[in-house]
Amino acid sequence: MIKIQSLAHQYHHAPILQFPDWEIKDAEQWLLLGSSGSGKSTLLNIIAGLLKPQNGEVILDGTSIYNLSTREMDQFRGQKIGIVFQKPHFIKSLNIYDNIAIAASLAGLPIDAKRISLLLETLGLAGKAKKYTEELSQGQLQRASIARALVNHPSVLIADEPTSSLDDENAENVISLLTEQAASSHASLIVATHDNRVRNRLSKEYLLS
Ligand SMILES: Nc1ncnc2c1ncn2[C@@H]1O[C@H](COP(=O)(O)OP(=O)(O)OP(=O)(O)O)[C@@H](O)[C@H]1O
Repeated sequence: MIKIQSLAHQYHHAPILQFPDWEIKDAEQWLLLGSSGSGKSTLLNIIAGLLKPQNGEVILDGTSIYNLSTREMDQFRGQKIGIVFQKPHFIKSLNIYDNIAIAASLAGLPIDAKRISLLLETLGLAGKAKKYTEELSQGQLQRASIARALVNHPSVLIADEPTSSLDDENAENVISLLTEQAASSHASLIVATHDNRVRNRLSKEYLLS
């Protein structure tokens, strides 16, 4: 379960961004909506432990995450939070399997080769484990980034505009995989989007104005 309480953030000389309190129960699936500049990415970064807010708390599975030390936070994030960005970022010198495996190592977890193979298979990438990122299409890379986000069995899966650079078929595929995989891992899912193809696919909405 995630709770955000009294959250507010201000970038240098910019207006204060305030975020209504929000409680996300285990396995719930939420859309994060709001016009451009309303603070969606800022909020996702705060929930993901990547941006310390000036005010308020993020409580994930009972832990107030900004009370953790930097080292504790890095491990906590790696173990509890899976992140899918608009454009996937991978280490070019590693193949797809190793890019996913390193997410486990960085979180201080053992590498589970069976889990990685199963994820790649489920995400339609069974033959791509030994390929390098430049050998994959955008849709395949986005699916690989979902595998990486899920490898450590996170409690929450966060996706920031995951379909905006994809064509209809790949967008449909990626949103289905996100919702199915979150459900089968019993993870909470938060998807920030402008994409109308995604809007009718998740039942709950949190709106920033
Ligand atoms: N690093 C930064 N420094 C200063 N201002 C920033 C920074 N990042 C975001 N902002 C400002 O904070 C506000 C919220 O930005 P944010 O990217 O969170 O909005 P968003 O809802 O995700 O927008 P979009 O839908 O266009 O991606 C905007 O006014 C933006 O210009």
